[in-house]
Amino acid sequence: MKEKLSIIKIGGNIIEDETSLQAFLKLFANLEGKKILVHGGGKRATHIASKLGIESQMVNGRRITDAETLEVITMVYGGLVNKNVVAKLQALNTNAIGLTGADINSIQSVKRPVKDIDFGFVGDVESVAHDSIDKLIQAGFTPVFCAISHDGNGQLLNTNADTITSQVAIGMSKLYDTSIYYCFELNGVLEDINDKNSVVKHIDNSLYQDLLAKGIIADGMLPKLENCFAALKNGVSTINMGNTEMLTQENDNFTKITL
Ligand SMILES: Nc1ncnc2c1ncn2[C@@H]1O[C@H](COP(=O)(O)OP(=O)(O)O)[C@@H](O)[C@H]1O
Ligand SMILES: CC(=O)N[C@@H](CCC(=O)OP(=O)(O)O)C(=O)O
Repeated sequence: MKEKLSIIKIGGNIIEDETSLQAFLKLFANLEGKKILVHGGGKRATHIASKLGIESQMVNGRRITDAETLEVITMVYGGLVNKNVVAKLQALNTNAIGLTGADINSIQSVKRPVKDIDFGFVGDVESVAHDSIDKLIQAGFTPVFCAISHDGNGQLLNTNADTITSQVAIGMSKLYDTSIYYCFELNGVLEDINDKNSVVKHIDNSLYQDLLAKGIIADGMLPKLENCFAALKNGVSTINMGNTEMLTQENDNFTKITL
């Protein structure tokens, strides 16, 4: 039997709220077993871009990334957010190492081909160096990934943090029994976005199609669920989605995704 590995993702709203972030990092630091953290930071990037007079444009939950925007996201995800998260984890006695996909060649991607929309410098993940990432884990380090990959030819590419999460989990599932926890500010996937208690506790592929058709799944939830099904079809064992309290095991009010 393979050893367990947890891949946990936190989104922009948690990162923006110092209290939520600190509470999450404490839970993460205390989590038993081998683990990887992936963080977003889309909200902070939008905020800092706007201060620089750069307008942000999202299509289907993904950022149109021109050359200027790529500079901003590199500074915000790879620098500001990643290094602060790593420093806070160090303060909690977790020996974290912050990474983009270029570091140790961990995540290679290709620039998304232009079809109806030109996303600019956005990468679709092609390969994850699971053996190299495992060397860090085996050495006792906790990898902390931001939402940046590279193309192997010197180009950094913006890559949705939910995609980084599912692709790293798929890669690591060659070595481990992997579970993904998508932590965000809501209690899970909601039947009614205005009712925080309307958590859909279990989503399988057929309910997913139904929720999509009804327009219940929108915005940032689109890439999240798309990534969940890709991960489950490619070796990931379990996926849960909800607020950070779901890591405590005392809370069962979250969404479980299965095929
Ligand atoms: N049915 C739904 N249930 C929950 N959230 C939804 C739903 N449909 C759309 N969303 C939106 O998806 C967002 C989560 O995606 P995203 O913004 O990418 O989160 P994060 O970056 O925090 O991980 C929620 O804040 C919510 O606005
Ligand atoms: C291509 C693309 O959309 N990249 C995302 C990466 C950050 C992210 O995913 O952050 P959250 O998890 O906080 O939303 C973006 O720039 O917004």
